[in-house]
Amino acid sequence: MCDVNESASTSFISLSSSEESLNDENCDICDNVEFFYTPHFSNFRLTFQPETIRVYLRIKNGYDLKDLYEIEGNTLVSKVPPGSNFLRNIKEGDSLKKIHAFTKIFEPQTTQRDIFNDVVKPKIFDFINGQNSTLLTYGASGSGKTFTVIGTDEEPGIVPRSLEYLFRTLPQLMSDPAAKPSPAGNVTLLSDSDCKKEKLLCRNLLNSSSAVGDRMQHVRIYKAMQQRLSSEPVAFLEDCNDLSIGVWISFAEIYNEQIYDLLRANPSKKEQRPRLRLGMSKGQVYIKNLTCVNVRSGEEAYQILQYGLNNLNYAPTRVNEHSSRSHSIFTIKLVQVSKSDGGCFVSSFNFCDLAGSERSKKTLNVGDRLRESNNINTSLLVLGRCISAVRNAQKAHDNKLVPFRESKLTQLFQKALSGGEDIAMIVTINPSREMFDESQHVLNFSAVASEISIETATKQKETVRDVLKNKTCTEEDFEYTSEELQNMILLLRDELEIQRNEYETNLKIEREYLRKGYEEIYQDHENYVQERIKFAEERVRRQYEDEIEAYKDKIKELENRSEVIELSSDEESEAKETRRRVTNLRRTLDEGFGRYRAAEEKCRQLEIENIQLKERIFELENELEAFRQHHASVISEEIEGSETYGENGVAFNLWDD
Ligand SMILES: Nc1ncnc2c1ncn2[C@@H]1O[C@H](COP(=O)(O)OP(=O)(O)OP(=O)(O)O)[C@@H](O)[C@H]1O
Repeated sequence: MCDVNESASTSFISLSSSEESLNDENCDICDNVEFFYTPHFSNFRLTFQPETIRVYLRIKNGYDLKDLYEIEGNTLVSKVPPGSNFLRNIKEGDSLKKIHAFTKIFEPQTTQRDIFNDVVKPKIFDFINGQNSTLLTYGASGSGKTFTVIGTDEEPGIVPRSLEYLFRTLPQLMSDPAAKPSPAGNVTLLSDSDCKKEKLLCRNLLNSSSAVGDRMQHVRIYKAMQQRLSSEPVAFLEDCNDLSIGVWISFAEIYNEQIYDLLRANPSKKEQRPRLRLGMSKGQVYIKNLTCVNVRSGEEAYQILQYGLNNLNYAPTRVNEHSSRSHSIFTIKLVQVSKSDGGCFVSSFNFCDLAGSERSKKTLNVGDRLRESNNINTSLLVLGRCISAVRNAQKAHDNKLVPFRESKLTQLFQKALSGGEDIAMIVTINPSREMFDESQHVLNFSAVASEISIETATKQKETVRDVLKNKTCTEEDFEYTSEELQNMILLLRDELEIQRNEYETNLKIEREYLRKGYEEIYQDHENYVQERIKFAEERVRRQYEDEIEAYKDKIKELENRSEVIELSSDEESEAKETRRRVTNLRRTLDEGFGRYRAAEEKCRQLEIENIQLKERIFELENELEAFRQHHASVISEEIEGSETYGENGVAFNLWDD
């Protein structure tokens, strides 16, 4: 059944005989020798393999597991610790253990090589056989998603390993590709001048990659990896002289719900990065106008990957100093054209490194980071809702609406997420106590995902003649069915709606940010003023403290002195006597003063009485005068009336003496 390449086998066996290197990850030699036979490309199968989404768990290295987790085969048992939010949902009598099953659990010590061999390698054969595959990494921020997908220089992740594996497996590639895949999933045959353009595009990117980083360093790193992987067994493809195979790569990111091309040079600071839109063709959603570069070696592909990574949005947060702020999608496309019968097909392999879910309380994000964080969490929430809706719909055998359109990510992977295409997930957790609650969310998500059934079918080949017919058509010129057009309208509407929502959300976030900013400024100012007051109080206090102290000393001194005085009895009796005399004098003075006051009062009263009496006298004098005058006039009238009023007849006056 197995057709084995003799020379490869010999060289491998001789290498694997080195005992020393058997357990050495750097040497990447396995004692379990496997050789794979890939069926001839022309024997395309059309088989349906119903199964559920494969969900792998990778536990981050460097933490002690045993207090919180136990691994029993492919099952993870989590022991809910005191203080966990999950305790709230656990009723009395319920177990404090949570159990999650996986396709496979990769323990902390698992190497990058193990992950690649177990998860990716089998998919690469299906990929070569024409199957589309998507691999998602899902987990909280800092749990090891990017480490798994990209890895480090010393420990390359699944993408660099896949590139190397693919180029080692594929036969000698033609220097000029025969056809180019379009983002919509079709192919366009390439003329000589088209080929030149494609080569130029690749060369430009390679040259630009030297401008943004040390190109030679990337080459060195890749060559070192190549060296380490050179003893790894690869599949042998038989009898493929008839085929023209081309490898194409693209790299996109979804940042703040906008799609960007990572293989396009970033514009100057003033200009905005062009945003890409989603399109739909034959029920498949794709990114319009996404750059697709033809690469002829793993080394070239790796340099272009690095170019894209350089354009990716990273930022430090409290939980990860190099945190991906976007979902990134690295795609390898394989275009196979049969020279004899014109048969051709395209298969694609998406490696999607999702941005990490994060709680702003933990990350302490503000401003841009908070906005990114909200967008990341929203799209992951939509992903979770879609997955759960698909699972429920599959269980109930109904066609309930799944909210794929609520985020770019779910729109793009709609087909795979609804079970129409091969998809697998690597969920990553950080097993520390601090991240327990986040890890439980991730594990619950993976439990739902693992229940989704997928039906994969390898494609039937198209014929080059069909392609040739469409040779002059551009992607935009396709004749769309009315259903496709309606879907496109829906997509555009959704995009508009999403943008509107995003705008409103951003506005809200900005407002909230500004409000918080002002509050902070106000609080800062308030604190500043309070501090100034305290400072001033302190200064005054200090200033008077000396004076107060001086007074205290004075008082003490006086007290001491009074004590001294008390000690002298003569002086004391003299003082007493003086005090007594003073008291008496004061009393006498007070009495005298009282008497003086009383006398003064009496005087004042007498003065008043005197004035009143004077007035009375004056009145009486007036009355007397009046009476006198009246009386005088009466007498004179009487004298005048009788000559003789006296006996002797002599007139007299009463008032005369
Ligand atoms: N299994 C592991 N072994 C050793 N180091 C690891 C492992 N997983 C992650 N790391 C290290 O932990 C740090 C954070 O990992 P990584 O950047 O992959 O997290 P992430 O999940 O992609 O986070 P984010 O969502 O914020 O981008 C990195 O320095 C990485 O090298």
